[in-house]
Amino acid sequence: MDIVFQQVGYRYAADTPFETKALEDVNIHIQSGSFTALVGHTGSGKSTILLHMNGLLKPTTGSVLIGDTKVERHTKGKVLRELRSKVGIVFQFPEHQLFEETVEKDIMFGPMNFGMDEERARQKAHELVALLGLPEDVLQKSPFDLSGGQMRRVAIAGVLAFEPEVLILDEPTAGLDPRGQKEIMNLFLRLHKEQNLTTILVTHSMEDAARYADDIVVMNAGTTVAQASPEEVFSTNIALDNGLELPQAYQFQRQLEEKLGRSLGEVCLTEEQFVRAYSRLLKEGISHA
Ligand SMILES: Nc1ncnc2c1ncn2[C@@H]1O[C@H](COP(=O)(O)OP(=O)(O)OP(=O)(O)O)[C@@H](O)[C@H]1O
Repeated sequence: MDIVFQQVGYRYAADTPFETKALEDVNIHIQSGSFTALVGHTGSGKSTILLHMNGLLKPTTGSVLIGDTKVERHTKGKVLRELRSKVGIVFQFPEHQLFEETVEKDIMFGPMNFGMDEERARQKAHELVALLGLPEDVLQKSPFDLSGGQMRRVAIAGVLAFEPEVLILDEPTAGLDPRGQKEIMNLFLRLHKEQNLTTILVTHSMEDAARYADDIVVMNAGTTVAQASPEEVFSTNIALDNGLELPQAYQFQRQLEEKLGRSLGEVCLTEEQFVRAYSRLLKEGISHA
């Protein structure tokens, strides 16, 4: 599903003394099937944007188009509920939302709430624990008896269980160790491809934005300042002008190029890319010698 924000403005507690302007003139076009990272400083409006994507918030001005569904200030609740079954959000620390007696019941809760019959929901729970690399016997355990990493996988299974077309990830690796972070991100990339999802990742990690996204939306002070490929965001002034760090591999590339007085010929956003480009340069150097 394409997601299009057109001149979206949002004010929390609009028309009250506590009114806060969170978004202004936000324009985004997320292509169906893409993996998009949403980046920007704390308070730049990322969470507010994602809450508009599944109808938890409605724009104060402008409109949000999610597939065929248009959400505006006066859109009715029924339309928004339908949207929630198509757009799944994995919130930060999703394991805090586990509440059922068993993992199986927890995963089944969401899809049954959206009208899936019990048998199908049970089947989904079994399929998903396998897909997420959890042993089958977790299904009858209490979610609270699992490790932190396993709890997070169960919570993710609960979102995937209602078969959303769009998956929104709000800092999904927060609080995990580096190995757990990599495992979870690779899992999302696999799900994105295998399940043909449109994935939106809200992240403070420029490494993850560079490595996983096809497209990056940059927010600053409540507005969209750019939407471009990772190569463009990091190799032009977009990232630095908006106070975002460059991925380590690219920082290293720039220092090396300055020292050598020569270009590697491509923008290297990951270590693997850098190693490939540098090896090529070394070989060329040898053949020129
Ligand atoms: N519930 C709320 N009530 C009032 N103001 C809010 C509320 N939630 C967010 N804001 C304000 O809206 C603006 C945008 O906040 P938002 O949480 O969307 O930014 P963010 O980019 O997601 O930040 P972070 O990276 O810290 O999660 C900020 O000025 C914030 O203080």
